[in-house]
Amino acid sequence: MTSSPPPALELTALTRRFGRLLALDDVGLSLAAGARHAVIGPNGAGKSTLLNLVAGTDRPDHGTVALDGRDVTRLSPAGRCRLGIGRSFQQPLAVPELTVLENVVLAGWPRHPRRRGAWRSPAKQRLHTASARRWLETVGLADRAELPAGRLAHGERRLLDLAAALAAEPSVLLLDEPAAGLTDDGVERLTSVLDALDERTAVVLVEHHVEVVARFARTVTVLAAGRVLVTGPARETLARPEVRDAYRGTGPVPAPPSAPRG
Ligand SMILES: Nc1ncnc2c1ncn2[C@@H]1O[C@H](COP(=O)(O)OP(=O)(O)OP(=O)(O)O)[C@@H](O)[C@H]1O
Repeated sequence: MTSSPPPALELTALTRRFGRLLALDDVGLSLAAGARHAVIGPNGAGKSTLLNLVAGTDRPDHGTVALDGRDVTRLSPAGRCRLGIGRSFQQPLAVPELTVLENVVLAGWPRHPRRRGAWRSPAKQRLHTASARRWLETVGLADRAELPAGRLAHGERRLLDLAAALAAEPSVLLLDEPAAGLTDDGVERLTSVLDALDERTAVVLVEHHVEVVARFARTVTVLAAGRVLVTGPARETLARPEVRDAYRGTGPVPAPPSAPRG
């Protein structure tokens, strides 16, 4: 009898306090390989905190993070990155003095042990650089490759951040508001990139841009005041009135469900 594979990402009872503030309260989530999942909610709901706990840049007070069935709660961000967690940030992290291309080359390094000797091998360097150029083409920045990253406009830096996250070829990709600050063209470019992501990659998208969420996500978790209000299929969940109110921050924060989520 074949057993089903473990979830690509499984969060169990994640809880994070900042002093007296309960930023995340008993949050659970299970995503299979290839998931297209959005986490939405008003400002301060705990979305970035959740991504930080998954990426390992912050630690939970309680609860666990598992990647492909392996508990990674105590692993460093670099260790999780090597196991396949990749992310983009709300504030792009590119090194401004390096070129756009160099930033993507560097970002693609950690997950590829076979590339470790590449600095000493011109042939490997060429392959790795060609791969970085392809990621820049994917996000529409090929013509900026030789510019210092610090000279990019804000929206371009966000796309560079996305290319850098993709270059590591993650199995679980965390995207923190990738549409923020993008022009309409940038949003269009972003949605095409999201549509073309590797179908095996599980993606967690935190995003306020509701059209981007509606087009991309198959499932959605709504967070409100650190608690899961609902997790469900995207279309039905986004249409629920209490979700719309919580999302806009106009309605009362509803009580979390008492029954276990399906
Ligand atoms: N390092 C920290 N120290 C103290 N409080 C924090 C810290 N990080 C986050 N918080 C608080 O935790 C709560 C959740 O913050 P978080 O950034 O996760 O929300 P968010 O849903 O991502 O909001 P936004 O949509 O504005 O980015 C907020 O009240 C925030 O002020």
